[in-house]
Amino acid sequence: MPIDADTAIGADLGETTFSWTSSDVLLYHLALGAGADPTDERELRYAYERDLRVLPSFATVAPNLRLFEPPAVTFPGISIDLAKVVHGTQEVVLHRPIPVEGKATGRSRVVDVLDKGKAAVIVSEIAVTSDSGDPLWTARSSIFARGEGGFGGKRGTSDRVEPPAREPDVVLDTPTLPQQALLYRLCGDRNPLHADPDFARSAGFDTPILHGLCTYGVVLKAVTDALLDADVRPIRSWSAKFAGIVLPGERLRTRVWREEGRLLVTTTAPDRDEAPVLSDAVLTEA
Ligand SMILES: CCCCCCC[C@@H](O)CC(=O)SCCNC(=O)CCNC(=O)[C@H](O)C(C)(C)COP(=O)(O)OP(=O)(O)OC[C@H]1O[C@@H](n2cnc3c(N)ncnc32)[C@H](O)[C@@H]1OP(=O)(O)O
Repeated sequence: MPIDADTAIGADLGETTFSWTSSDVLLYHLALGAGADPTDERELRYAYERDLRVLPSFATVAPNLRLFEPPAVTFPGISIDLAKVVHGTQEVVLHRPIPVEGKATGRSRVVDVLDKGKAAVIVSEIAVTSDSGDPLWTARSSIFARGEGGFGGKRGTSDRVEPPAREPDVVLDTPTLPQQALLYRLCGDRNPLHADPDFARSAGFDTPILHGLCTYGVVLKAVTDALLDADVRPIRSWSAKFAGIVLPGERLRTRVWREEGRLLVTTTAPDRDEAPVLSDAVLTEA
């Protein structure tokens, strides 16, 4: 079905109410590789309930924790085969720190639908408030639907965040586990692209690839640990573009440039000729 952008853009996707416990937060952090050194007090802030702190990227899984089916790419005016879709970009803006347990309501809408010729980019947003009515976070995502462009929509602008020309202030190498995607899917993203070799091949990949949002969390944690002394509390927002795939088990190399009030970040796969993984990534502090 061709995309009907007039119907899709601005469509109200309704409200969902969801809740989470400290167990969900612990599982999420473990699925990002937290706790690899259980003797490190700083790791225990992610992996043990005493002094538990919630990584802001938990916002991306909290509404979906109890989903057990693959996601459907259907919005008003849009219906796309899941095998054609990859995650394009992600932004989370926190309005206050995420509590270790809670109940919240998210209201979602389609923000924009862009026609890139060879692909469509669908941008959606969820605004989340606590059950006492306080704004908790706003998360904006885009998905890149290969072969779905050409529907006559606008192309949109490309606002790039280029890192400075100087050498990065910090370079971080972070491992991922071969079973990382199999763990991460338990946080509510059961897309078979990340687990099923046949589905991955049908989507044009040699093997299952890692969830973009897993990389998003792994890199946020690595940057938080190295530059914010493993303290999530100052983080106000984290945004990134998924510039290339990650294979579960491969190393990630993250370069960080400090700027006033923000960190600029890029991530590559050093064992695949520094293939880009994340670009345009920015962490801002409150
Ligand atoms: C409702 C629920 C739905 C389910 C959601 C899915 C949930 C998850 O399970 C799915 C996943 O996690 S998939 C894994 C994570 N994502 C990825 O691995 C994608 C990695 N990126 C790529 O492969 C390429 O960059 C690629 C393929 C994205 C683009 O590469 P190219 O085709 O070479 O594109 P390029 O020629 O560079 O650019 C064309 C135009 O598109 C814009 N663009 C590029 N990358 C983008 C991206 N990542 N996000 C958004 N837009 C992007 C470019 O800016 C360009 O537009 P313009 O010419 O106007 O500047």
